[in-house]
Amino acid sequence: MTYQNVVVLGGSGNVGREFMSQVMRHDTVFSKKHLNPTNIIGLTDSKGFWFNRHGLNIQKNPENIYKWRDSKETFNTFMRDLDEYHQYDNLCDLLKFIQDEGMAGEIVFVDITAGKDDLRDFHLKVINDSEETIITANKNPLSIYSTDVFGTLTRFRERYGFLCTVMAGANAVSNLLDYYDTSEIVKKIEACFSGTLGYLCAELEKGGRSFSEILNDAKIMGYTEPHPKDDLNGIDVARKLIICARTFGHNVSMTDIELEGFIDESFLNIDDVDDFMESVKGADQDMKNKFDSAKRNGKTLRYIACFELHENGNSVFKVGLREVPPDSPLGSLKGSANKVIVETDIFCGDKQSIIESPGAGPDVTAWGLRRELLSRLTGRKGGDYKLT
Ligand SMILES: NC(=O)C1=CN([C@@H]2O[C@H](COP(=O)(O)OP(=O)(O)OC[C@H]3O[C@@H](n4cnc5c(N)ncnc54)[C@H](O)[C@@H]3O)[C@@H](O)[C@H]2O)C=CC1
Ligand SMILES: N[C@@H](CC=O)C(=O)O
Repeated sequence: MTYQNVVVLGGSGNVGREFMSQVMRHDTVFSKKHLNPTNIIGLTDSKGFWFNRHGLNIQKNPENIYKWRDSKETFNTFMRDLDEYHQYDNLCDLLKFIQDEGMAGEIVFVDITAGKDDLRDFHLKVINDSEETIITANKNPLSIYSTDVFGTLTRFRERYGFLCTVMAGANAVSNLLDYYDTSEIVKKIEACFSGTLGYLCAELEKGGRSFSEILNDAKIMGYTEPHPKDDLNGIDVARKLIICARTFGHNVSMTDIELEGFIDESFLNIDDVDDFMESVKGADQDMKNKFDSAKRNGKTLRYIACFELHENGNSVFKVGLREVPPDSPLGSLKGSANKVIVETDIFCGDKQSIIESPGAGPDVTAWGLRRELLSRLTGRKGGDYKLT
């Protein structure tokens, strides 16, 4: 039997633990469903990694999942005694380690960190200097650096999966790649790309609860970024718009985007997450006023990413809060739902392409990562469509 050997980067985080638990329930050798069962052989945090070339021992006891899934501390306690932990100076040491273990060319790295420069360097090294594969939910390497970095990372599509960077549970990225491949020019995009901000808008529209209470809920449900300011300053949505636009061929960077945060800038400079969550209470009244005012105009508010290609070839990128009719395609979104409306030459007027799906949450994101992982298997079992 050939295994799909996986190293999970950031495996003890919120999405990471859910990913581990889903894999252990459905995709390992126990499931008997796959010709190439998933075998998690490594797991990293920001200081080091657990490694076992035969598979991490935590996978042997799926009945313990419910003891560690909901807490990073308990998870780390579980992991502590099961397999050997190696500290690293640099994440790239991991590649050398895998080569020394004789496993070069056999690994899929799943990046579920929110890392920046160190993860960019790691992704580049994997793509340029190894034969391994990466599947990423981390948007930073593809969005906050130059379009050249994006181009280098995505040049071997079979070795670089990034469907989960935009609307984690949906086919938004693959649809845009199809437009690129078929030379179908994308002329316009309008999208709600944030589960957190979508949930905030839908709940504020109902009235009754304050902005900060709803934000706290979104954080508990795992919709927010590790630091929720990265949702509220609009950067997370801007990163997704950049990934989309680069996917269909635009050379675009953060400075090309007209970006308006969800709340006033004065709240967005606090690095400590708990202090930040306390300080945003100061935005409660302002957010209530904005939604009340929209309602008086017969409208509601949605946080919208927009791209438009003008006749003269110029393109415009905007991200911000906009008043829209409550019964419009974006105004009618509920909960954490995401939606992207794309116009091309063929797909326009009443033939616009519309994708709606949940776009945030550990369960949805972990499922999206597993789907992408399984879609890359060389031998997939078919013909046995039984519920298991
Ligand atoms: N929460 C969601 O709904 C979605 C999240 N994502 C992305 O998934 C990533 C993880 O999100 P969460 O699990 O919510 O965050 P988290 O903060 O709970 O987990 C991140 C984990 O990465 C580890 N880590 C941080 N820096 C690292 C480094 N340099 N090397 C190795 N490990 C490192 C941390 O120790 C932590 O365990 C983020 O990039 C986020 O944008 C993407 C789609 C949806
Ligand atoms: N914080 C993000 C998570 C997914 O990308 C969101 O709320 O959409």
